[in-house]
Amino acid sequence: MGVGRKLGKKQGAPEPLDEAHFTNLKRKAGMSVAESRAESQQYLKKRKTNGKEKKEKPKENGKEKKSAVNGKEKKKPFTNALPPTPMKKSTKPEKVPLPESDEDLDDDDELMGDEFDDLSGGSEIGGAGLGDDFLESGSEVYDSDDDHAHKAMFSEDEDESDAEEKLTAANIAGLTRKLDEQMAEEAADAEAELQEAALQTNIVGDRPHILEDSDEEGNGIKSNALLAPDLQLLRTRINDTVRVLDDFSNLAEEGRSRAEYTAQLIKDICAYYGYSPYLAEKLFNLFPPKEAFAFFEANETHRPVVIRTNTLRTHRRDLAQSLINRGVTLEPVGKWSKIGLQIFESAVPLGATPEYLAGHYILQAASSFLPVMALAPQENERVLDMAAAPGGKTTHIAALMKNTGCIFANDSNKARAKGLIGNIHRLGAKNVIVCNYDAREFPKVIGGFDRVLLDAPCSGTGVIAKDPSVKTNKTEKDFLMLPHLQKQLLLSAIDSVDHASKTGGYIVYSTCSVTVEENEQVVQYVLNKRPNVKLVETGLVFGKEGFTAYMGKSFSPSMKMTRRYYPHAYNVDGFFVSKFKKFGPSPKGSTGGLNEHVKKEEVEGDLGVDKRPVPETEEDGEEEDAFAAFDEEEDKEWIEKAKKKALKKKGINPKADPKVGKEKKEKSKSDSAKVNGKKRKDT
Ligand SMILES: C[S@@+](CC[C@H](N)C(=O)[O-])C[C@H]1O[C@@H](n2cnc3c(N)ncnc32)[C@H](O)[C@@H]1O
Repeated sequence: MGVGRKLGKKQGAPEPLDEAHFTNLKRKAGMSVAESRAESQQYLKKRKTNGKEKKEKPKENGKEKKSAVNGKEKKKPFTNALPPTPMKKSTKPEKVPLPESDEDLDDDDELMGDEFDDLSGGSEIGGAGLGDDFLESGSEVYDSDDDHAHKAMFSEDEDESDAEEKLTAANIAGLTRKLDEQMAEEAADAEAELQEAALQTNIVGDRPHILEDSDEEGNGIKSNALLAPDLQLLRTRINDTVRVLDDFSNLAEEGRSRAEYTAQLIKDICAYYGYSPYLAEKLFNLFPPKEAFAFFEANETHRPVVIRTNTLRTHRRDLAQSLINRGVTLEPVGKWSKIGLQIFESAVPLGATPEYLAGHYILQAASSFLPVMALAPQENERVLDMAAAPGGKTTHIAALMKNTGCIFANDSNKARAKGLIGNIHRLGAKNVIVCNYDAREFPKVIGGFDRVLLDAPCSGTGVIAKDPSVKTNKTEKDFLMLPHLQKQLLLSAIDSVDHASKTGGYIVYSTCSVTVEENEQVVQYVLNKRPNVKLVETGLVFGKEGFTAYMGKSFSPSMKMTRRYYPHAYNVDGFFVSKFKKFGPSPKGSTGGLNEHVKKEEVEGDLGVDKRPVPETEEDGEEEDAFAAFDEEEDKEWIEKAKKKALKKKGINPKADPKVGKEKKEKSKSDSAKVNGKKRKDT
């Protein structure tokens, strides 16, 4: 079974990756050992300042020795956000290999999702290490020294004074004590590493020399090789650069710009972690440098293994007890969920226990609970799960609805839809109709739903730990095509909801991606296109606010109500969750997003904020003018593009085609007339 992942460290000073990772990088780059050495020496030489060489920490058994600052070992209590760690083996039962996940189907669909919600090694979620904004009520970590904590363990779903509960608590007492000790030790290590790095800089009284010098002709800075030769060296340079960017005025070398350091840092990140430059930059830009480092680092380790109790069949406490009896070490996932259990160790394969086969639980990543919690389906409602396979969220919805009402679980991929049916049967969901449409066809297929969940196909940048191929196989094209599809799907989701629903009228849009293109930009797009919806609070107790501004773009202030989840901040998969309330009907004759062609600039995100007033009342919402009508011009543009593509395919330069050129000119004329007209209207 997966054992704990290491996230219980401070940001900015994570431990090095193991040497095998770097050996692979070197092999890929065809670099010889001698070359590696030479470059290593070169950088370390440069790190000498004022003739003094900075001392690297001595190593003990391959692990860095706890560093001493001023001769004293510096211990600092576990502090910021990053959760503690890992479970190392004690006298617990032997590990078994990770089973296949319920949500992990064989998939040739390149559109990722949390179909990757499977298993991984893990440490706790929702524990003391969670961010400050996690829970007001403080730490979730079960403290084995605290009797009260024992009692509280399963208190939310069951009554407390139960002998079984004590048993359960006792089961994990030893384990959690070890966790606490380990957390403290690692926090001290991380702090010491930071202190030492800072100390080195201070001792030498100089700025780290990171960037290459200009050549003799003054041709500017030669870039450092994409692959540095030595893992430790590369990491040291990343650390140094992050520190410089963090305290630029004091630590940057004279005449060097932030852009130069940033470019070097991104190169080093590509070499160290194996990202394409395109994706590394995109992800780097989401965070301040130090946090970006923590994000990349978190993607190198798996998230915890979590199971969701199927409350249609059992209670969490009973399930926990049964699994404990089978040699599973577990604890509740956190106060925010009454049904999640985090697995630390298991003597049995979790995908083959009698409880599993009887549908008492499903293996599901913790962040996958969140969209369904935000959807908050009610008993007897009609709910549409637009992209449902393999059914982790559908079956969760069924459980919350206590098998009442009706769920339409749709997926466009037939093979995956079969897996969905399997999970629905195993978990005993009886209120589900499975269908197999391109969800952009809704609401033509059927509409009038009380709630719709769109857990959209996405690039999977939130689940890189599960699928490292994302690091290199997502290209610019993906970040144009996916948002295009997501926008169409979300329009269909909105148009499929009954705004007059007595109990609902809600849409939840989620992805397991952290990019702005797939999240805020999609949300902003539909806010602009459908003024009959507005964002509302998700009701989730933790998560970072969505961006209201990003790289020169601004989004609606209400974007604050959307939620972002990051592996380094919460030890969960990267996720995005947003919730809309539909308060007016969709435009007459609207057919969802199928015919909605998204303009290039909208896909790329040159959106700005829609300044049009959002109608507050249903009557206002009925005004057809308020809606973006079908735009002939948009269509033209796409047709033009398709023509160009076809010409290119034939080996003809589209620019050489006079017809295309003429059309383009005419279009740009009409575009500028349109823009001028709009400007006049706006002012
Ligand atoms: C993120 S996964 C869904 C995971 C699922 N919600 C769960 O919790 O188990 C995205 C799904 O969207 C499906 N999909 C992709 N394009 C689609 C489309 N146009 N219409 C419907 N489903 C689509 C994929 O087959 C994939 O199963």
